[in-house]
Amino acid sequence: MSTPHINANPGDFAKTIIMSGDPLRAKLIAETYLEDVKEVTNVRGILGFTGKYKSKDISIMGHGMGAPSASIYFHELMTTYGVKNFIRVGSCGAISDNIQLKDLIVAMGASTDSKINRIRFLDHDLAAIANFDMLQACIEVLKTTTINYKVGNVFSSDLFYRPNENDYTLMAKYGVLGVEMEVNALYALAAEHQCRALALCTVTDHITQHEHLTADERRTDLHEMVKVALETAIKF
Ligand SMILES: O=P(O)(O)O[C@H]1O[C@H](CO)[C@@H](O)[C@H]1O
Ligand SMILES: O=c1cc[nH]c(=O)[nH]1
Repeated sequence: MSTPHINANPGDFAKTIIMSGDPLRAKLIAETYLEDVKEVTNVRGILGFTGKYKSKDISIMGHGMGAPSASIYFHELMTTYGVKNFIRVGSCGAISDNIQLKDLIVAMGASTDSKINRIRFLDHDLAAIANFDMLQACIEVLKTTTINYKVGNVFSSDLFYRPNENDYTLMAKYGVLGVEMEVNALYALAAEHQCRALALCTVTDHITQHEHLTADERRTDLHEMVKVALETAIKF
């Protein structure tokens, strides 16, 4: 059994998965932190791995950029492979002055300019929210670290390059902490399929202060977030 986008065998995935847009970030995480690691899928270069972290089975996989791509992987993992617990480790852009490059944002909920959750939810506005138990477990982990983190709303955008920069002023006024592209989809699919989901995002761009990490740093400078995700993951 495989799906159009995942060529893993039944049982290849753990119940708990850590995912990022970049499949090479997934590979780096798997090779750095997992023992007995095995590549379980590679369709279209979207790599997935399963191994052990502190004796617990954990999978790591890419999901591509944007909600349409990511939704394909979330859906197939939830419906065909029985994955139940999802933690996204992403990058994001900050839009307010009290958040700095490399800070960590824990996405309690996701606002969006995307219509995908309205397609899913009778054209109504779904409150796309994190699983409370996972959020709470993650905060307990974070309290044992020195990481600068903030918990709140992210904005999942269909556009990486937004034509009107004034939009960010309004988002900041409403308390949006960071802008990324997939959490709205992850939280809605988790609700639909009775899964747990949580997203962490490291600030790789300060959009309004015009500061950016390089492409390489977006893969290699996210270890603090990854360690928090792994320590949270093994509690489920
Ligand atoms: O770093 P990842 O996980 O890919 O997440 C963010 O980075 C990508 C854009 O550069 C989008 O996928 C966005 O959500
Ligand atoms: O979606 C994203 C991801 C990283 N940085 C951004 O500015 N936007």
